[in-house]
Amino acid sequence: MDQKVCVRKRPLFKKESEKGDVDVIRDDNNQSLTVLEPKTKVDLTKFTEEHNFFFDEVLSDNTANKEVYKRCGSPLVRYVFEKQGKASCFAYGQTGSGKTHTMMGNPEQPGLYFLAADEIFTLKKEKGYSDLTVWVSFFEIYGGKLYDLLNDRRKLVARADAKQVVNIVGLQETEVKSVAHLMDALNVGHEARSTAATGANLDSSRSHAVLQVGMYSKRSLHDLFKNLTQIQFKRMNKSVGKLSFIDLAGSERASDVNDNDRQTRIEGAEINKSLLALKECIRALDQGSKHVPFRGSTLTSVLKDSFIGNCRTVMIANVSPGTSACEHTMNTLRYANRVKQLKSADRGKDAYALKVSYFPRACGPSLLSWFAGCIHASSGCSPTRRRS
Ligand SMILES: Nc1ncnc2c1ncn2[C@@H]1O[C@H](COP(=O)(O)OP(=O)(O)OP(=O)(O)O)[C@@H](O)[C@H]1O
Repeated sequence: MDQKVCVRKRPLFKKESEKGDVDVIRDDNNQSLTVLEPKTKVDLTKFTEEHNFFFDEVLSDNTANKEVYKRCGSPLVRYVFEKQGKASCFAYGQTGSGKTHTMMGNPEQPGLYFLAADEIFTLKKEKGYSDLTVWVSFFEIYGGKLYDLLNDRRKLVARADAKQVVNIVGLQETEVKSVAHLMDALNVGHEARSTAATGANLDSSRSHAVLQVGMYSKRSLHDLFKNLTQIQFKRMNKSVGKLSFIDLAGSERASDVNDNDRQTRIEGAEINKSLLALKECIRALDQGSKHVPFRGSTLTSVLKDSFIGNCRTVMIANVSPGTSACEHTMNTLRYANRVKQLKSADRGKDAYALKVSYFPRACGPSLLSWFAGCIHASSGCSPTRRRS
C-alpha cells in the first residue's frame, strides 16, 4: 500500500483573534512546521515551547483548495485511471479545523470532491477511457450504523459474502454522466447530512461521511442485455477502480467518553473505537501483518477493500492555528509521530524555548504508521490489542 500524510493549517479567524487567540503554528517550508506552544513556568513566567514536525506535505493557511487538490487529490485520481486501483483520501482533525472545507469547499472555492469529479470527467474524455461509466454512492457512519445519504438516510447493513468481501446491502449507487450530475448527487447527500445534524442533535463532527466514486468499463455484450435494470447492468460491468473520500468525525469527539450525557458518551466511544480500529488496520497493513483487524469497527469493515491490493491512501490532517486549539493540534501532531527528540545539546539555545523535533518514522519508512499514531493520540486512549 502506498501512502502519504499531509497537514493542512487553516487561517486564524477574525473572531478568534478578537477573543485573544494567536496563531501558534509556523509553517517552515512545505514539509515542516513548528508549533509555538505557550507555557507558564511554576514561577508564572511565560515561555514558548517549540515543536518541529516533518510531513510529506505541509499546506499553509493561504493554500487554496485547488493547490491542496493538486498536491494530494490529483495523484489519487490519476492512480485510479492509470493503475486501475483503489484510492482513498481521509480528512482528519478536530471540529472546525477544516475537514469539510477541504472536502466539500464552497462555491468560491470548490473542494476535493468537485475537483476530483472535474478531473475524472476530463480524463474520461481522453482516448481509452471513453467506455467507462462512473457511479457514485455517499453514506454516513454514525454511532456505528450506516445511513445512505443519497436515499433519504435509509439505514443500511454491511455484510461479508463467502469471499469475505464486505457489501453494503441496499446502498444506492447512482450513475453520473457529468461533473454537474455528480455534484447534484453530492449536494443531496450533504444536505441530508446537515439536516440530520440539526434535527437529531448531532453534528457532522460526530459522523464519518464516505463518498465513493466507482469506475466500471462497459462490456461489449452489454447491448444484449438492454432489459437489465441500471444496477444489474452495473454488476455486469468490470470494476476498473474506486476512489473514496472519507470526512472523519472530529477527533476530539473520541474523548467524549468521560462526558456526563449518556448519548454523548456512546457517540464518543463509537468514534474512539472506529478511529482506533482505523489506526490498528493502518498499522497492521504498514507492518505487513497477516491479520488486519478490519472487523474492529464499521468504518474499517466497509473500507476493507480500499485498503487491500492495488491501493493508495492520502491522509490530510487538518489543524486549527489558534492558542485555544493548541492542545488538540498537538494531539493531532505530536503523539502521532514516531517521536525522536533532538539531542539534549540542541536544547537551551533560548532560555525560554525548548526545541523538540518529531520525525515521522516514514522520514524513514512509515508515514501511515505515523498517522495511525496520530489517530491514537487524538483519541486519547491507551493502546489495546485484539486477539486475532
Ligand atoms: N483553509 C481554510 N480557509 C478558509 N476557511 C476555512 C479553511 N478551513 C476551514 N475554514 C472555515 O472554517 C470553518 C470550519 O471548517 P469546517 O466546517 O470545514 O470544519 P470541520 O473540520 O469539517 O468541522 P466539523 O468536524 O465540525 O464538521 C468553516 O466556516 C470553513 O469555511
